[in-house]
Order: sequence, then structure tokens, then C-alpha cells
Amino acid sequence: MKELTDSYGDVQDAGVLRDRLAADGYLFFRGLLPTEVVGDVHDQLARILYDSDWLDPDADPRELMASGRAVEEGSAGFFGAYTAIQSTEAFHRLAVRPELLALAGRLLGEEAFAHPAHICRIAPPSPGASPTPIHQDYRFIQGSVDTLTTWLPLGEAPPEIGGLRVFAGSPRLGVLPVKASDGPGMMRAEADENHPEWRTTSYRPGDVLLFGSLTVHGAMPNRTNRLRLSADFRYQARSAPMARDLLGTGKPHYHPDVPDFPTLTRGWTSTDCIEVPTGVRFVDRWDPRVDDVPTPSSRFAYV
Ligand SMILES: O=C(O)CCC(=O)C(=O)O
Ligand SMILES: [Fe+2]
Repeated sequence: MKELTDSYGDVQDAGVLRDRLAADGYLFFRGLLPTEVVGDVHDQLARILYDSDWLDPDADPRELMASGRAVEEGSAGFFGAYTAIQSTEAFHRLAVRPELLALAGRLLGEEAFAHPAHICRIAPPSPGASPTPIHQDYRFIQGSVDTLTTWLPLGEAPPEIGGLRVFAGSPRLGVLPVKASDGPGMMRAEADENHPEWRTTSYRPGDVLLFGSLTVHGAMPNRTNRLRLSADFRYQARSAPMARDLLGTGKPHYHPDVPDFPTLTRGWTSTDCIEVPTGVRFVDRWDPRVDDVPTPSSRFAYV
């Protein structure tokens, strides 16, 4: 598979970044975040996974050696550990790092905020668990088509541990039809899995992959005996609409299986990182499985 293009050297140049995002549908920044900040989150989450019996009791928790108790997201046995992870302040604070908020704002051309549904992925080895099928985030996140996703490896992620791959140029395909699938999200976009423009890299902590909501992406199978730990966050302009959740707005990922923020944030030093700014406009959600979803026009001019 082709390598991702590294845009780290252009991170301050809004014009270059916007043009590249419009052309490729993604931007990759090697080492954008301090490794010690990402490493601290990694080690806190590894400790939770160890205490939840998801890890080999005889190995160093930081190695993330999977035990038989490690399960695919959403399944029975997932929510105990995931609730503990969602209660971890340092994990949520990662989403509002100045490097990430500034980058999103630079691309969007106005102040950006992070959606509070900060997602942690704990991908067990395949074939026991299915990797995230190829998809576009727009069907899941909705609201504004210009909402941006960042995907962050929390530990070393060589291709065999099943990091993310992106289909460069794919936003031009518009909103693609979907089929039911195994794996997180349970929907697979109808796109060419073997197209020559699929890209990935050997990820390191501190790296940031950013993409638009029409960019087709998915995880690769985890062919190791370790868990793949990563985070994914969403950013949008304050002036853009945000999709309303069924149970209220700005809820945690996997709520109500995961308790709401008043419970998760008990004992935190600050809750700024999980708040939606006042004045944001909300729109209703539509059924993510409907066949023909019109492709909205984007400020990145993909279409
Ligand atoms: O990490 C994964 O398996 C999926 C991540 C993803 O789909 C995303 O970041 O939007
Ligand atoms: Fe995604």
C-alpha cells in the first residue's frame, strides 16, 4: 500500500493544507503532538485495560498483550472497561490540545470546537474481532459535511497491528451507498477496497491523521497478539450545524451504555473539554442506512 504524505512541514500554511485536503481528502502530520502527552494517555488506558483483565496478567500492561477477555467494541463485556476509559480526563483533554484545535480552525477558516463524543478504539487481534470496515464518517456524524476527523495512534502502530488506511481522493465520490457489515459501525461503504490510492503508514505516538467526512477509510486487520489503541475526535466550525443526539446533545460515545458526562467527569479538574460551545445550531439526524443521500457542497470543494 502507498505511504501517506507527511504535511508536518506545512502545518502553519492554511492555503497549502486546504488545497491538499481538497485534493487528497486527508492530511497526515508525523509527530504533531508531544510523545510524552500521548504516552501518558496510553499508559493510563493500559492500566485500566490491565485492571479489567483485558491484558495478559504476566506481561507489562504497556505492551497491551491481549488476554481472552479483550472483546470487540459494543459487545457484551466491553462497557465496563470502556466506561473506565471514558472517565479518564487525560484522554478527553487530548482532543482539545491546542495543536488540534488550531489545525481544525486553520482548515475551517474560523474557530473550531471538538465534539464531546471522543472515541477510543481498542482493537483486539483479528480474526477474533473484525476491523472497522471501510466507511465515510458523514453517515455517522452527520450535521456539517465539513466536520473533520482526527485519528491518533496512542502507541506504536505498524501496519500489522491494523491502523487506519485512507482512500486518497475519495471525497470526490460523494456520499456512497452502504451495505451491512461486521466490525465497528456495522456499515461498509461501496468503494473499491483494492484501489491503488489506498494509503497508510507505520504510525507512532504523536502522529495525527486528519480527514474529511466524505473520505473513505477503514482499519486493517490486527495480525498481532496485542491490542491496537487509538483515539478519534471530530471538529467543526462554531457556525456550522451539529447533529442532535437522540438522548440530548453532546453525549459521550456509546451513551447510554456508557453513563452521561456528569457521572464520567466526577473528580475531574475541568469539564471544558467535553462541552459544546453555547450558540451552536442543532439539526436532526437521518437514518444513516438510507440509500440515496445527496452530497452536500463542501467548503473544501471536493465536488
Ligand atoms: O480506528 C478505527 O478502527 C476506526 C477509526 C475511524 O473510523 C475514524 O477515526 O473515523
Ligand atoms: Fe471513521
